[in-house]
This record gives sequence, C-alpha cells and structure tokens, in this order.
Amino acid sequence: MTPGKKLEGLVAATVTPMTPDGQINLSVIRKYVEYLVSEQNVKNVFVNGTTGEGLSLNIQERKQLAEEWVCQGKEKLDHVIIHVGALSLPESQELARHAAAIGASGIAVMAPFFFKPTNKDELTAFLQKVASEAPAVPFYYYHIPSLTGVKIRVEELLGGIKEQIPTFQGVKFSDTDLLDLAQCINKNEREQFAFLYGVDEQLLSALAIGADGAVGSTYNYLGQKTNLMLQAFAKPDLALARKYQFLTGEFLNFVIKLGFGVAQTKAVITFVSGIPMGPPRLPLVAASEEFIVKAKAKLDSIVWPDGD
Ligand SMILES: CC(=O)N[C@H](C=O)[C@@H](O)[C@H](O)[C@H](O)CO
Ligand SMILES: CC(=O)C(=O)O
Repeated sequence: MTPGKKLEGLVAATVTPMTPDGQINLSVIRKYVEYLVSEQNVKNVFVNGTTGEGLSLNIQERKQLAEEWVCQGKEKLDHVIIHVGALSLPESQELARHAAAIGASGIAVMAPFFFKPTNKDELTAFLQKVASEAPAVPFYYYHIPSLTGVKIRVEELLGGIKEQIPTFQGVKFSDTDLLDLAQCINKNEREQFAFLYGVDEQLLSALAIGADGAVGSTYNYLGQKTNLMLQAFAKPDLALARKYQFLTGEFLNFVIKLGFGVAQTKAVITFVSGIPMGPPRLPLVAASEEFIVKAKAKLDSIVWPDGD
C-alpha cells in the first residue's frame, strides 16, 4: 500500500465471499486481489461497506475480513479502506481501532441509520468519536442517503469539519444530488479532500463536476472498461468517454430492470472472475439462475470501443 497518496481513480467496493452454508470465505481473497489488479486494473478497495454486507456481519467477521484484505493487499494494492460504521458507537470505535492497528490505509463511516442524527452537529459528533480512535488514519464520510435515510447535505457537513476531525480526508458520495457534490468540491478546494462518487451509472457526470474518482460495486467487473472511460475523459475525448458510460449503463439498466442488488452483484462477479463469491446473507437471497443466464448474455453481447 502507498501511504499518503491521495485516493483517486477507481475503488472496488468488494463483496464478502461466503461459503455455500453462509460462512465468510477468507480463502479466496488472495485470488480476488490478484484478479482486481491484473484483470480490472483496480488497485484500491473499500471493504465491509454496502456491497460487502458489512452491516450484516458480526464484529469478529468484520475484523477477520479487514485483516485478510490488508494482509493480501499489502504488496499489491494502493489503498485498502475499511468501512467501520455501525449502529453502536462503541462497536464502530472498536472497528476503527482495529483498522488502525492492522495498518488500513483509511477508514470510512456511514451515518447511523436506526436512531438517526437529525442535524450536522449530531452527525459530526458521532463521526468525530469514531475518527478520534484512529488518529493517524485518513477518515472518509460515506454518504448514502438512499440506504441510511440520513439526508444531511454533505456541503453543510463539510463546513469546518477539519477542526472537528483533523483526519478528515474525503467523502464517498453515493447520491444523485450533483448540486450538493458540486458545492462540496467548489467550497473545499484548499482542503485536498478526495471526492469519490458512488453511483456508477452516472460517474461521468460526477467527473465533469470535479470528482476525483469513484467507489462502487461495478468496478469489480467493469473496472477495466471504466478505467478506459476515465482515460478518455482525461484526454479529453468526451465522445469516447460517453460511449463507455452508455455501454456500462446499458448493462446496468438491463440488470436493474431484472432486480439488481448485492446478491446479483456477487453472481456477476462470480461468472466474470471465476472466483466463487457464494450466496449473500439473509435477508438478501441468492440471484436466480434465470438472472445469471440473462445477465451473462447481456454482458457478452456488448461491443466495446477499442479504447484508444
Ligand atoms: C446502493 C449501492 O450499493 N450503491 C453502490 C455503491 O455505492 C453502487 O456501486 C451501485 O451498486 C452501482 O451504482 C449499481 O447500481
Ligand atoms: C458501493 C459501495 O461503496 C459500497 O458497497 O459500500
């Protein structure tokens, strides 16, 4: 891992491999790391988040997964970010201390979502109590209002945040409100925060407004294609960049209509990578055979540009 390097480009939100009987399967993580680096050209991971079913795992499992990712990623990955958010503050603090102790390159926290913070000060207080347990580890806020129900605008949250949380380093922004994202970027130019977008199907729009990169589930299997989109955008060859976004969007639009969530993501990564990611944990249920057949046919049917 490369400490101090600003987080940018693509970050894969990893799934948690499970055995058919529902235990976490640490044994495939070494291969998973190799696959991401060599097949997808993705060198950053976000572990135990939404895609990783982090909130469906117990503390012990979350620690074991964090350790395995840091250990396997040490030589091969640039950043291993561990999501340590939890409903219970002491649990979240324990996970933050653990992530620091094992040498994670960053930690992220989503807003607690059963009893919810109702304003910026309450949310900041919670985040501060977690971040301060890992005083040498870059801290990211994970904004995902569609799942947490916490709709406090990030623009508002960021005002003065460095004073409260000196390790604050950026935001994983999983919302479609690009006005909020734009204001965050515009108002925090001096801070060197990383803004990582989390709605993969519209990443290009976020790049246009200044996002530094992206964290998402689809970079597990569309990472290489999305990297070509980033290159086209940087060139800039907007027509080519749009072509990539249209095509990744064509796949996502198709699977979203079939019903697309973490279970289906696990199935897609399994057939693309050949690594068995296993079933999800209840209340999620495994993707159907019919979904797998249709999704695979769709992905195979897409004709990608040459990329140069
Ligand atoms: C709600 C959710 O899981 N969002 C993911 C990350 O934030 C995305 O990567 C989506 O899985 C992706 O954009 C496909 O809809
Ligand atoms: C998508 C994402 O970042 C997550 O799974 O947490």
